[in-house]
Amino acid sequence: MTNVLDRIKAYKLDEIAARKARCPQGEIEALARQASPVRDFAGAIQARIAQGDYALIAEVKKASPSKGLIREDFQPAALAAAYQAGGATCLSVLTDAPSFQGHEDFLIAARAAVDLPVLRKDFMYDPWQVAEARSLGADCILIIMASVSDAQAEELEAAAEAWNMSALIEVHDAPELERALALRSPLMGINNRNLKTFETSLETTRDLAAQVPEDRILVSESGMSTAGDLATLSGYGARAFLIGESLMRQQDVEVATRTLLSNPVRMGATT
Ligand SMILES: O=C(O)c1ccccc1NCC(=O)[C@H](O)[C@H](O)COP(=O)(O)O
Repeated sequence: MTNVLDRIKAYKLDEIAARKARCPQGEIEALARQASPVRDFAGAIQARIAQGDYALIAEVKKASPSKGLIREDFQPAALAAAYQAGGATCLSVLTDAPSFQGHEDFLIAARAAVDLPVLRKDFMYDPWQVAEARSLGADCILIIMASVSDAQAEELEAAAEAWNMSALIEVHDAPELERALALRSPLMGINNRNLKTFETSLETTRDLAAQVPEDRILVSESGMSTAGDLATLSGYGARAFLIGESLMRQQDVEVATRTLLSNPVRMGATT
């Protein structure tokens, strides 16, 4: 029986083939070379954590397969600016249209409104997509271990490195984490949501955190809504957080972002 991730992969592979036919590798690389300079995504997260603060990757997310439409009044540039003003370290922008009502233009508009590094949140299978992401201005790509082979993951990571981009490696269980640790990226995302069933539990981060080596940055993803959630996850070792829906549902996104980040558990703090 197919699951959501399989269905997304099937249409994404068709989408990639159609896009490559319209714009072959050489052309997309030429466009990527003309893009605005890369902003250091992993470096921004490392710097924020080094200050003793939480690093928030704030997601610009209109809709999702699990929740349908999340935000009706959806203006990517204004949302990006609100996230930056509220203290986000980086942005994540969904560009997948069929399942998330996303669009490449949302990434372009959001990135132009801020000076934060931006993750292209999409389903990646082909190095062509990495060049495409860079041509849009993206600074980071996502590699979902549940949806790619080891060889594909290595190829995507190498493509990101070749464009000086960061790669967020995403896992949901111990076997995926073990495979992910063969990659070089410092950004290790633990998705609290099972993308095949939508079941979401912060205990996923708790259960896997001990297996993430000290030299990787543990990014907890999905299902968080309060400063208490961040404190709990921080207790498990997470210092970076990828959050979309709960912030997208707030009327004042800037205030909600600031409130969420208001009580970091400061590493090394004595009081
Ligand atoms: O969000 C979904 O329903 C979803 C379904 C299938 C594949 C991916 C999906 N989401 C991608 C994400 O990982 C989240 O957008 C991201 O971690 C933020 O999660 P949240 O804060 O719960 O919106």
